[in-house]
Amino acid sequence: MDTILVINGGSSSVKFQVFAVDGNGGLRRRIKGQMDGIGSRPRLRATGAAGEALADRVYPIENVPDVPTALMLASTWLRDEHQLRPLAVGHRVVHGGPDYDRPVLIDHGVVARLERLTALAPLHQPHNLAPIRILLAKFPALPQVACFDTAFHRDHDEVADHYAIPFRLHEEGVRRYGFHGLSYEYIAQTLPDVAPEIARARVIVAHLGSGASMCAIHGGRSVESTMGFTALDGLPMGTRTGQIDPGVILYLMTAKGMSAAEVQDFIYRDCGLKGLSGVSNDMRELQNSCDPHAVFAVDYFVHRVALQAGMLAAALQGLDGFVFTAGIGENSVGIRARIAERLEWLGVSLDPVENARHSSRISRGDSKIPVYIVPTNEELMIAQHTLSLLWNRHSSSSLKRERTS
Ligand SMILES: Nc1ncnc2c1ncn2[C@@H]1O[C@H](COP(=O)(O)OP(=O)(O)O)[C@@H](O)[C@H]1O
Ligand SMILES: CC(=O)OP(=O)(O)O
Ligand SMILES: [Mg+2]
Repeated sequence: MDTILVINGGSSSVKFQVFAVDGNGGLRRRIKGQMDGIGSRPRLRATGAAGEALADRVYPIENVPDVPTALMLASTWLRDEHQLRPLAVGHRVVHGGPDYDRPVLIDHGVVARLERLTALAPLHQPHNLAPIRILLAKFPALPQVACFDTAFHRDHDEVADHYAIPFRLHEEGVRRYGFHGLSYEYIAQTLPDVAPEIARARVIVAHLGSGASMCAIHGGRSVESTMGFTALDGLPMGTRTGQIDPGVILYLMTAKGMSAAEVQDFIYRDCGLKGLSGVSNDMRELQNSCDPHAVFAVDYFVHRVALQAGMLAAALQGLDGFVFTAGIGENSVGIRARIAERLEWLGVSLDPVENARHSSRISRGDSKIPVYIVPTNEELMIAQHTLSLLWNRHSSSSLKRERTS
């Protein structure tokens, strides 16, 4: 059986899926797993095609200190217990920079170019590239495909991609890229089935996970994103600031004497929900806490989502639908309800019963703006891209063979 392995290294988890490729090029999921709680309560969980449990193991915190270790444990499990020998491996790579506006077959040159972007995605790029490098060294003939979080946003209007800095800096790559593009692309592709009345219209998708952003989508294409040059901008996240006046960064360096490396660490790892609450980066813990700072962190998150939704509605010149996705968006009844309440002025009216049931459509029948929950599937998107790249490579090499014979 031909399979494709997909690896998605997030900031607090490593997700993986194994897809079987059928004779018609269809993809069927065989294994879905993740190692989450890295740095807090590491746990490997995996299920099979019918949702049956294949693994559920908790590890001591010191045995899984970081994402690369989590990845190594997961791949050993796949190889030893499931004899996995994939046809190709598809990877989520968070930053594609100015060069990559579509998935690419990986070679050493690609890895070198992507490594140069590490400073622009320090929480992700190293974890995305580590497994690529290991596999490239161990299995040089194994096709590997990099799929980028930035690619879906690459046909924004120019005005959406600029900062108010001289053009020469834009030319060298200092521009707004936007992230979570694989998630948004999957949702845009899924909307015609789950929400056909809004699929071609103006939709805000809120990807609220450990990393959080929102995207304005019109007719299936991204027109604006809350994230920019890096995945720091926009909404507050588990440990990242979200939008912040650059003057604060200058203050930290000049008045507090922090080095660039210290500031980087601080704004990526010690701020956001974690920094505000002093309790946790995990929304579940904050919602269960009575600590006033935890309560404030949740209020702040909701406030910023509502503000940025207003900005995206302006970018779209109106709104026809709103979609929640990712860890918080798919699972938190309370956060969805609070955000929806803040969007009532736009015409959102949530149905509390459907929201509590996590239904697909959670707005009232008479809501001017339909609201949906669409579980994201970045891994399926990556598997589709990986397969079509393999397929194109195969057909162009058979074409070449035909031409030369
Ligand atoms: N039931 C829930 N209520 C609130 N937050 C939740 C719930 N389930 C998961 N989350 C949150 O989702 C976040 C992780 O989302 P996810 O999309 O998996 O992140 P990532 O891919 O960036 O690691 C965590 O902050 C977690 O607290
Ligand atoms: C881009 C980004 O923030 O990714 P994640 O949500 O996986 O942290
Ligand atoms: Mg994620």
